[in-house]
Amino acid sequence: MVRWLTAGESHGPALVSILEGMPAGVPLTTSQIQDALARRRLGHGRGARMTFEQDRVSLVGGVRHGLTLGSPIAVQVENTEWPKWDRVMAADPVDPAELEGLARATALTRPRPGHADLTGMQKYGFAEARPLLERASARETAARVAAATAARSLLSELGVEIVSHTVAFGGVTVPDDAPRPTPDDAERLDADPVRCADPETSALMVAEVDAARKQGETLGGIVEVLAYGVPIGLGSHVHADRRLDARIAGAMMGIQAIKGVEIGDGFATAARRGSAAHDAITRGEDGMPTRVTDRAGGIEAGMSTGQPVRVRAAMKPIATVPRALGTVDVATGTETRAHHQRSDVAAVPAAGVVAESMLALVLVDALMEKFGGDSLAETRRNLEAFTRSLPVLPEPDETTAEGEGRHMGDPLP
Ligand SMILES: Cc1cc2nc3c(=O)[nH]c(=O)nc-3n(C[C@H](O)[C@H](O)[C@H](O)COP(=O)(O)O)c2cc1C
Ligand SMILES: C=C(O[C@@H]1CC(C(=O)O)=C[C@@H](OP(=O)(O)O)[C@H]1O)C(=O)O
Repeated sequence: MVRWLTAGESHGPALVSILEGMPAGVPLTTSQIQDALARRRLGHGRGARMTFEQDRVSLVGGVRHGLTLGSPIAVQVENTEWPKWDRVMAADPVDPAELEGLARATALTRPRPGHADLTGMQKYGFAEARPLLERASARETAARVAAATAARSLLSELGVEIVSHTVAFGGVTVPDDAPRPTPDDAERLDADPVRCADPETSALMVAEVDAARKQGETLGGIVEVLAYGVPIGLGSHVHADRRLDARIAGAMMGIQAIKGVEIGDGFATAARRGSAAHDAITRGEDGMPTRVTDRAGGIEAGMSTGQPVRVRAAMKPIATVPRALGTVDVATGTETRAHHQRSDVAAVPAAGVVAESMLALVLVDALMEKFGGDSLAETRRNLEAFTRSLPVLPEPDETTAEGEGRHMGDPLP
């Protein structure tokens, strides 16, 4: 089992993540993590904080001389904003006199709709929103991306590559017939201001973000994540919580502001006839069974088919709307406008990068479950042995009535 945890608040001293269950011998360096974190800060529509804050990374466990040790991998991502917050977010008790006159210390009693603010105050018994919004902030996704860098490195060693792109931003959508990006497009996508694969649509998306900003509005959108080279047989049909699709959907929904997930053609298949909704099986040139289409998004009955895994996640518009939404002041009971602090107009491109990380974490967990191994070499051996054992279809014209050649389910040679 590969498991992970993060801790830390948006304006605390640092975020930390621990990833446990990775084999030894996987390449991992501080600069790999730094590069991954830089990608998460990308995208037209991000707020001021992205420009002046840096993610300062230290690898504090589980790695030696650029290779994982098989022990838990611990990463710390320092918030360079911390010195401005060291009184307001201090872990130890602070003399109230030290907070007097500090704007940052003002009690946030006008909860923002669409955030953790109000329900969190009710649930955890806080009189203001600060103790909620600090952890609810998607700043936390930096720690996930850091943890997932190790997962992606293992996947890459085993031939699995993940790429994501923005397919809808506000009301602008990429054409249905636009080609799907492959890992070769990754650099080009990161260079695009909205991480859209189609340059014409990208320009329209940028204009949509600019218009929203001018109107004091915020935007959401849809990202698509593709994993190429996923081996056959990750996940299982045998139980709900072993299904790969269920695990991926849960991971995507676990990203702040994601409100819908689809695997493959997902919701569109609901309107199709059965004959146009599935992927017919054919004999590939290499003699292996393959699919004619990829409507299922690389997963059938909770198991990876060997085709690219394709998942989309829908992000709601940023809830801290500059034209602040109606709320009540919980200190006075009066109707008012929600408090507003600097915020992103949209973070859809960043959500794509986070979604790549979540898919990597799920795939690595499922991969280690199936192939195991305490070192990269052992995991690779197990994967290769399984792949070699997959039966090639007999030549149709060589097949006799009894069926010659090796068949699905025959004992391994
Ligand atoms: C990468 C990323 C950046 C985000 N940036 C902001 C932001 O600047 N302002 C904001 O109000 N919400 C932002 N959000 C969304 C909120 O964190 C999220 O909507 C909020 O925690 C409420 O959770 P829920 O939408 O899952 O219900 C961001 C989400 C992601 C994934
Ligand atoms: C800091 C990041 O994103 C933040 C996500 C976020 C939110 O409400 O989710 C609100 C803003 O930050 P703050 O916590 O200062 O209100 C964003 O800047 C980051 O992604 O590194």
